[in-house]
Amino acid sequence: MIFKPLVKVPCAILERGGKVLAAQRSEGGSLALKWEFPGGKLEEGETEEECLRRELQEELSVEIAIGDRLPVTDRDDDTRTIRLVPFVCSLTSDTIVLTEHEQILWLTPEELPYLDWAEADRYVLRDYFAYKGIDMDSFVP
Ligand SMILES: Nc1nc2c([nH]c(=O)n2[C@H]2C[C@H](O)[C@@H](COP(=O)(O)OP(=O)(O)OP(=O)(O)O)O2)c(=O)[nH]1
Repeated sequence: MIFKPLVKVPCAILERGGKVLAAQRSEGGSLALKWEFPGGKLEEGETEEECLRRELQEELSVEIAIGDRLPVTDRDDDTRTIRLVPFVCSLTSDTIVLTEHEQILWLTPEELPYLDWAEADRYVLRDYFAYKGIDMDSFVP
């Protein structure tokens, strides 16, 4: 078996007024124009929560309250295993300023599956629906 480095990526499922924030990755980089939850790679010496606060400040210029940690999802590419670590979060600051993403949308849970998500996020969505007690199969075609 080939050993691949494990890269932890804390990400935020930001809730506000019954909606959830989805963010579209920019055109240039990896997973271009795919939708994701804001967050990013854990740096040396950081806790998952510290990483999440730093990334949300860098990417959206917001402060957050961090709630429940959902199950992790692993995705292998050629060189590494990406481990998504989702946290249910809320905003504690008002204004969002995008610095990296193409766009963001606030969507109801039912609308979320219709975006073109990064592959691993399909599993994150499923776990989030289970957490909310929403039956995904009742509305996803
Ligand atoms: N933040 C975030 N990253 C995700 C999600 N789903 C998913 O596959 N990823 C991947 C994309 C990136 O490869 C990695 C997060 O790294 P990053 O946010 O620092 O993005 P990046 O473009 O600098 O990363 P890279 O692929 O160029 O190394 O995890 C998600 O929902 N949120």
